[in-house]
Amino acid sequence: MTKKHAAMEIENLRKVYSTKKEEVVAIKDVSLTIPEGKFVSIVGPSGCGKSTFLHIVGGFIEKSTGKVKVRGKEVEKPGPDRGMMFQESALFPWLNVFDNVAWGLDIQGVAKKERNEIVEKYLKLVRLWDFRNQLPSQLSGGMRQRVSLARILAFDPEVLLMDEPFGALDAQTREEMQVELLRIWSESKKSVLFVTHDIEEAVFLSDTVVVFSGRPAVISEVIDIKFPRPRDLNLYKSAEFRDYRNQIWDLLHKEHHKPVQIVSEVVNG
Ligand SMILES: Nc1ncnc2c1ncn2[C@@H]1O[C@H](COP(=O)(O)OP(=O)(O)OP(=O)(O)O)[C@@H](O)[C@H]1O
Repeated sequence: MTKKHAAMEIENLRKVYSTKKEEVVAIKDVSLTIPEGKFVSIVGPSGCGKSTFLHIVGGFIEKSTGKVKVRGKEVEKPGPDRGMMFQESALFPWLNVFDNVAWGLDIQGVAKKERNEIVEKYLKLVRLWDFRNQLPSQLSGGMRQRVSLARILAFDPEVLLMDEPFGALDAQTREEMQVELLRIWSESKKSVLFVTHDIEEAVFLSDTVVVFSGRPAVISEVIDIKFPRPRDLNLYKSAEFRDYRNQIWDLLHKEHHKPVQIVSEVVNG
């Protein structure tokens, strides 16, 4: 029988950035296991190392020491098993919505008929099939992010890595996108690692919220969010929701008020 791996396994991860002047410890020692099919968010003070962590799992930044595995396979570089989404959609402005989603499939040499079926499937999933002939500039920010998501899902990655994907959207669009993301996630069943500044967003979306300390990042708390699914925006109004929010807020503000020397660890090269 083959061993069933977790979606993502991070063991004793450490990242030190070397600059001309100094060596900066961005991540001190983080271990985290994300089970298959779960939605896990990371919150933490600004500059604590959340993006660095996500980019290391994505294979875009090299780790210093430790182990990072996706479905049991050691991460060495970016790969199609990991779909990465950023704050700004990285769509080609000269291609229409359909061709933006089709582009990666063409590069992979997917036959035209199959490619067209995949593009249709995912544009329908993100509810943008009727906009397939529009250019990105003709869409709203939220719609552009939905096209980005369709493009990533078309690759059928094993896990989704999302770095503040709704950070540039207004508050109302952001909430709509959270609902949309949960709907799409429940249909696609991907494991998600989601970085956000927004505590409420993390509580609303996640099975688990991981709270990072100030830099250098260590995990200060792992909180399971026990709301049933499907979830809707009324959850924001519940007392339990506020309890989770306040618990995380307290943790982050405790971090914020730590003395400066603890927030920044600099090692001599
Ligand atoms: N290429 C680099 N060289 C040197 N230091 C870096 C580099 N990239 C990031 N850092 C430092 O590492 C720390 C972590 O940065 P990172 O962007 O991962 O934090 P973050 O938690 O995602 O921040 P934010 O929430 O503000 O987006 C920061 O102090 C940053 O200045």
